[in-house]
Amino acid sequence: MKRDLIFLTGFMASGKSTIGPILANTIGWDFLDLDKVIEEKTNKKIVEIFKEYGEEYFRKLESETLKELTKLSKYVISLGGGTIENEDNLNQMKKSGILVYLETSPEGAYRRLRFKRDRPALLFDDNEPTKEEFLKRINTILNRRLKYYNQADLKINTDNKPVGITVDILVKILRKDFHIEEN
Ligand SMILES: Nc1ncnc2c1ncn2[C@@H]1O[C@H](COP(=O)(O)OP(=O)(O)O)[C@@H](O)[C@H]1O
Ligand SMILES: O=C(O)C1=C[C@@H](OP(=O)(O)O)[C@@H](O)[C@H](O)C1
Ligand SMILES: [Mg+2]
Repeated sequence: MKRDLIFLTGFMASGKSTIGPILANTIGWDFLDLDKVIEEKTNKKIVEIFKEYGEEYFRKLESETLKELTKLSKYVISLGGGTIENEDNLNQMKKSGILVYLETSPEGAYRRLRFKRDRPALLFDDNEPTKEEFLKRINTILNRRLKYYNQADLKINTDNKPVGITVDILVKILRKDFHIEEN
């Protein structure tokens, strides 16, 4: 079974878009960020797509784009936090690559997201949510998605780990257990 793609999944701000390019560079593979590919394709920011066309349209675009990317070889692909919450996407990725779950706690995600306003799923009407409101939203979405994230081939917690350490640990596991060769 073709497994020469590595997909990074995990909640918003788990570090997929940050770690992805560094991991790719370390193993000598190429890198793509699914959100960035969608933004380039539409010439719109994710937030604009949600606002102008709605989440259903975004999810359809996300699945179509993912399907195109699964034809590639020797790429690290950073997903969006919700990509895996679609059975077709999940099955497509299981067939074509290795799924890596970057795990974060709700508190860890909150610390990285509290000042960000670029994720539609975490926008609030009054734009100034309390920590409790923010954490409640994070927990609701995260708890719904755990059954998908936990189907990944491997999991690493990124809460209190510098990016470089996470990459080192990932490379060791990918080489030893998944026989990923340096390109
Ligand atoms: N290991 C880490 N430690 C501290 N901050 C991190 C770590 N990984 C990512 N971040 C920060 O968290 C934010 C979200 O990271 P990002 O890579 O965009 O996450 P994702 O793509 O999973 O949503 C960014 O500001 C990034 O600098
Ligand atoms: O979790 C989600 O539903 C989403 C996560 C985002 O990606 P990041 O996880 O890289 O922020 C982006 O795909 C969109 O805002 C939807
Ligand atoms: Mg990202």
